[in-house]
Amino acid sequence: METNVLTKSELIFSVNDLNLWYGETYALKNINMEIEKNKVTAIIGPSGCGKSTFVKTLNLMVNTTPNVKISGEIMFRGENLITKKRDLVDLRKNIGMVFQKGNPFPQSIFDNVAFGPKIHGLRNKQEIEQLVEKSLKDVALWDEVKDRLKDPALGLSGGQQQRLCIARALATKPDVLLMDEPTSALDPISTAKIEDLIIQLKEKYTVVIVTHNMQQAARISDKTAFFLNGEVIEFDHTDNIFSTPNDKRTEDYISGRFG
Ligand SMILES: Nc1ncnc2c1ncn2[C@@H]1O[C@H](COP(=O)(O)OP(=O)(O)OP(=O)(O)O)[C@@H](O)[C@H]1O
Repeated sequence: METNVLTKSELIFSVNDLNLWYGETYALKNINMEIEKNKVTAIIGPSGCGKSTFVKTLNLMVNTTPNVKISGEIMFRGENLITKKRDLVDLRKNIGMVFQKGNPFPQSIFDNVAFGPKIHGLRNKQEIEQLVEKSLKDVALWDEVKDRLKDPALGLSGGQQQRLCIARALATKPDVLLMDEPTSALDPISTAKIEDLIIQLKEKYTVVIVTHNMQQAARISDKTAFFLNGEVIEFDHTDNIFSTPNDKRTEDYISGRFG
């Protein structure tokens, strides 16, 4: 278990007694987790255990689902996201999200990345161009697309589309990037590129990633949370989870005995 006591400045989220119900379905049960800044936190666990629900709760995306009830605390920048009425557009600027399948808008490569900054009021053409270039460089896509920025984003390969979506999320300069199985639809080479990228991104951002791929969690994350039936069974340094898990259920899962 965690031996160092973390100071508040090293935490980006402090999740306390978080519960979530979809109607009668009790999907998140008394979750307590402290998510550190500039680290990669992996969420693992079998299908239906609440991984996606958890990350979608961190940016309140889950609130759009009918009949959702949430209790507890998600402390972010000194406020409880659950009770504090916040502008959701502004919240999503700080907490970006990338999904399983890259979902670019049916617009040009340039316009996909420029979309967020424009929504948030950036008007200066030169600044927008610089931000688009920087975001595409951050995801190592610039060299591949710099001569065809006006081409449709949907003409890119799956791996390129996923990196474009990450660039789109980064263009609003978020603190946190939530990723829900970002490589599960990609080939091994594109997956390796995204994994390298995630490791680099943590210099500037905090990453929370849901993955079914345990080798991926082991390769790229600093901390890993094992979810089962809506509960966090174990949350620890990734090395400990994969070498000396405390709980038999974690051990069974990582050794492929279920899930
Ligand atoms: N919109 C919804 N309405 C009702 N129940 C839901 C909804 N979304 C998820 N659930 C239920 O909540 C539980 C957790 O689902 P969730 O999608 O978070 O799991 P998961 O671990 O991400 O699964 P997977 O690995 O298959 O994506 C499941 O029992 C699921 O059926």
